[in-house]
Amino acid sequence: MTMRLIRPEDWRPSGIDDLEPAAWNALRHAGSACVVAGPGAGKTEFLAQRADYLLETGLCRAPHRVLAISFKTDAANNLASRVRKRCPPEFAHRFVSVTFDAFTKSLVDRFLNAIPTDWRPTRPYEIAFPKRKAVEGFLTLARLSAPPEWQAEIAGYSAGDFEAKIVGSYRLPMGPIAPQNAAEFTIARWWATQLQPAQPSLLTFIGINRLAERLLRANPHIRRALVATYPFVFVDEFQDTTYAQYDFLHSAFSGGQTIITGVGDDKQRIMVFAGARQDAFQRLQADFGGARFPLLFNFRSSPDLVAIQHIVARALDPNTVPTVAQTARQVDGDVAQVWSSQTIAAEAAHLAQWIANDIATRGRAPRDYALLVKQKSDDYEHELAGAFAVHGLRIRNESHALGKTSLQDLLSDDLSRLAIAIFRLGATRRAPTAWQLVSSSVLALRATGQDDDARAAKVEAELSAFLTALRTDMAAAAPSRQSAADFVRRVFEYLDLGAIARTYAEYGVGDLLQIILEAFCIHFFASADGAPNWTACLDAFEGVNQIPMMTVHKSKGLEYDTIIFVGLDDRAWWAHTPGDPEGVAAFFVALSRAKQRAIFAFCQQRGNRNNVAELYQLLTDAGVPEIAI
Ligand SMILES: Nc1ncnc2c1ncn2[C@@H]1O[C@H](COP(=O)(O)OP(=O)(O)OP(=O)(O)O)[C@@H](O)[C@H]1O
Repeated sequence: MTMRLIRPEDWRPSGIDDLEPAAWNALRHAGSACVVAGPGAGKTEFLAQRADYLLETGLCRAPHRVLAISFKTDAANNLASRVRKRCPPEFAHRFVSVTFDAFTKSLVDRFLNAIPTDWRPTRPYEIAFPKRKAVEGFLTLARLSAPPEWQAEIAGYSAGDFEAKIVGSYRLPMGPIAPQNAAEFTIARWWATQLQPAQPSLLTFIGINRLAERLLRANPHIRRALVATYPFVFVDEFQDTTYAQYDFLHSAFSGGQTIITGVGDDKQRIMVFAGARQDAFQRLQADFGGARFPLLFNFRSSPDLVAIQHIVARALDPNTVPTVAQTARQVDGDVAQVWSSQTIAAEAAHLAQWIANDIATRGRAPRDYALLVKQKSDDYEHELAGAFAVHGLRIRNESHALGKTSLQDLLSDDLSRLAIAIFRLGATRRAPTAWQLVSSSVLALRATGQDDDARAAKVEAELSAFLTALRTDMAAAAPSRQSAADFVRRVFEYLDLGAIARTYAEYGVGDLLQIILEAFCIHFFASADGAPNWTACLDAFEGVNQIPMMTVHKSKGLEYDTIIFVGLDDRAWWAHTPGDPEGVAAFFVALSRAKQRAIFAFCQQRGNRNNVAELYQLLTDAGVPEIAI
């Protein structure tokens, strides 16, 4: 089908009134760009509009595509769905939104045989998530078996970022590594643990990234095809780009043909501990000629909160330019407060009472609030859940671990969403959005071509029959662990795990499918346990009407009417040393999730506030009052 193209000068944004002037300049810029913008500047919206602009004007003409790379699955999904809302389907299908890991993995999986033999993993391979202790053990053994002159250097490696920094920045040679120094010696041993002879390879995502990079260097024709397919590449949260990821981008897309748009905010750089580069934007400027476009609007937070954010922003970067709030204030009184309490019980009771009251008086939903913590969300959940239950409030702990993944990742996983949509259709007759998702997914799983109407009709008839039977049986069986297990088996058998692995690249190889299935079962069985009916079980699974709780790291990119940060004390911030920019950045990320109100809870029973005194000082400087509760 040929669609009419719009002349670039006639193009207008869709779904929003306008863009700020700097965003217009960045959107129209013909070369690579660094779009640096503070919280709430609409970076995701900007990328969606730029995709729409490139596709609808024909600047990115069929069969060329726009590739958007994000770090997290939910960010990739959000961007994809925003483009689908903004852009006609004829164009939107040439917008490819993936995570870094899914993208490099799909290259490795597709072209595994083109990886040089010394580095070629087995098919299938497994995915490893080494724990810190395991890395410590590895480093100790590596040091002991290293030549004496390299041992001191190896002793200096940190288990926290050894792989991200040292393995991640190392380019694999064509053949085996012949170690010339301590780093190469340790890297060679690390790879030996991933690619062991005569057993399935056990790869980390950093390892997969390195193999993808090696693959492209070894096979210029694959690289050429990639570059020809994607003349435009977007990278979200560019400030968090790791050594490996940057090196991959460089190998894949440098050379002048690809236009890269990196968006992000240096003040929200909180992944350095995990191996993010500190100079990602500078590299983009130097290696890709990226022009810098600072954005100045804040569409999220009220003017009073933006003023407080600016005080913290200045602590991170004295040259920060004030941003201009675009959203009006909706609450009376203070927009930010510090609440101090003596006991955890008193704090929990006050928080619960206050939220319940605020929901009632302002007519808000539990999802408008978020409980943010630095780490160990499970501990806080246990401490608060009882007091919240007294007011009929439930907490959805998104950072809660489910097997090898987290609740947040499970809830944003495509397969999990598909299975839940099927259960929704089993629990109620009317669920139009669920039906849409399920029917389109099942058609894809059964490999039904767009023009094959007869086959599509047959697949839909089978689906209807399956759902009718499921509905009858779910109506006859109350939710319990046992009945949930039976239905889960039935739904996944119907979906067909083999077809899932064939259809969706991310589940094709390795154990992601296993990880999601395990997490799904744990969470689904727990949600069924004691639920009065299946709708209640599904609501519990999805956390409908629950108050989200998560770590600051999981809150990146999200926004809530009111955020309550619990545990602003030395114990929770044990790794923070005064002056450490990463701690201040985490504080900034938390504060800037709030649209209308930010509350910081300090409880004496939890810890002191010496190391974090500077964070309180920033709040004091911003005029935030402290109130005893
Ligand atoms: N041009 C615009 N006009 C109106 N609203 C907008 C515009 N751009 C973004 N928004 C809205 O502003 C809010 C913040 O946008 P978004 O989440 O994309 O910000 P961000 O730059 O990614 O922020 P952060 O870095 O804090 O995650 C969203 O609710 C979004 O819908």
